[in-house]
Amino acid sequence: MDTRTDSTAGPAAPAAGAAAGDGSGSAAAPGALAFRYSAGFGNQHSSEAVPGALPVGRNSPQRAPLGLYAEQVSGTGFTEPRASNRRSWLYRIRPSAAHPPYRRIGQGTLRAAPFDEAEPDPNRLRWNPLPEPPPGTDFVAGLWTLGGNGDVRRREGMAIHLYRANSSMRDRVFGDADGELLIVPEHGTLLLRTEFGPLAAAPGQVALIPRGVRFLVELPEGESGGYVCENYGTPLALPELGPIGANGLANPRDFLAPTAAYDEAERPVEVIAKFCGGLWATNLEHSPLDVVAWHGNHVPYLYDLRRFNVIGSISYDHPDPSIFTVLTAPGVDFVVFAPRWLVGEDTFRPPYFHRNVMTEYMGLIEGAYDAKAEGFVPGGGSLHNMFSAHGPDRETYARAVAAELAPHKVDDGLAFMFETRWPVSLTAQARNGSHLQRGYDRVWQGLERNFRP
Ligand SMILES: O=C(O)Cc1cc(O)ccc1O
Ligand SMILES: [Fe+2]
Repeated sequence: MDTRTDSTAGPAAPAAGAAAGDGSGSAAAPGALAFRYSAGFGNQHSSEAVPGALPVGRNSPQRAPLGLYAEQVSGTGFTEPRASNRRSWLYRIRPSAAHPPYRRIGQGTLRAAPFDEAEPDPNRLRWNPLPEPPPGTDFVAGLWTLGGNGDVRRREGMAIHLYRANSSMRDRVFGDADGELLIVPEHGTLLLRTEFGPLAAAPGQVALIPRGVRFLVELPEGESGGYVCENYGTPLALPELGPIGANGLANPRDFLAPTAAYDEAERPVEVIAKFCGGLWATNLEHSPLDVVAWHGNHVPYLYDLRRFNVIGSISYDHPDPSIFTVLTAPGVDFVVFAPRWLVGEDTFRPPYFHRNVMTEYMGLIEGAYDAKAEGFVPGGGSLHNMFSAHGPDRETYARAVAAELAPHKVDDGLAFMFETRWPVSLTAQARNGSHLQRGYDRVWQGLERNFRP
């Protein structure tokens, strides 16, 4: 496993009083707003913000170093096989157990599975971007659920959320017991301050917060929006590579975990827990982001989609989109349509017409998507449910069958797909929202009979 550290420029400096870095690897450029990261997907990372804070040779010494409390966070069952077992040990100023009771709070536009507000619908659907939220909306308040499948209580299935937010979380910290959160920014960089340290996720990058890990979201660039896949089941992992070989697609070394940084300020902080679909809150007189050192593999991470090694056909035909899988879990795949060359001979090069057992939610981070000439816009999304017939729109079809098949680079956009094994049911707000495009079916009208026997 790769244990190097890596750093990339971020938009904002670490908070005052927070120490960053574990003393190894490359440092942030002076003046640049950067964080130090620890590279490698699934690694047993370790990090200490204060030298000596991480115990050596045991997880739970009689007295943890520097007067810290040792606490394990398990993301999988204790006896899960080694290859898929996820847990981390945290060395913190106060144990998480020291908190008053949680009380139920409102959850705005956030919903959870089972989704039964609207009858499952076989129609192809497409949405414009979410409208701007009222001033003072933070990331948690700005989560808006489109739909999903499965059941949070069985840790099965997934939810598709969008978010729009215009206010940083300062004294509110969030943790999701129901699943991991794959966050896909579309506009505005998110500064995620997690129990494991800070991550800066800009559009074009994705961030993953593991189940149960606490974090807050600052918006250094102001109003921000994007997409979230909440995976209720087995955590996302890198796909097997089979005949591709030992390298390719998303490379493990490009996944960056944070390094320890702690907030020791004493002030009132609201801790919000998402538990079996509901939001609950408790109040502390300090921040729960008080972890001084940690080690383990149940960690947040960042990945730059532009580092995806796109593999495709160099002879003929359009491969299935599974070739673009970044991360996969039983029932949920995350797929990116990154810039790539199309060189297929005697090939209809855009995505083909198709009907799948899988359900596809697609979003656009920037630019355009090669199967749709118009109407599929950044911040918007489309849902092609189980066996709904879809593919290139009329205009894309007409262009593709007439195109001269010279090598062509598709590099005018960055789209992604949350693909799921189970049909997606919508929330009422998604089914009835004013940003639902009426008449999406029309993009396939005018695909006339050309049959000339
Ligand atoms: O645009 C889509 O519908 C996604 C998609 C892309 C592709 O290249 C092949 C199949 C597919 O479902
Ligand atoms: Fe599709």
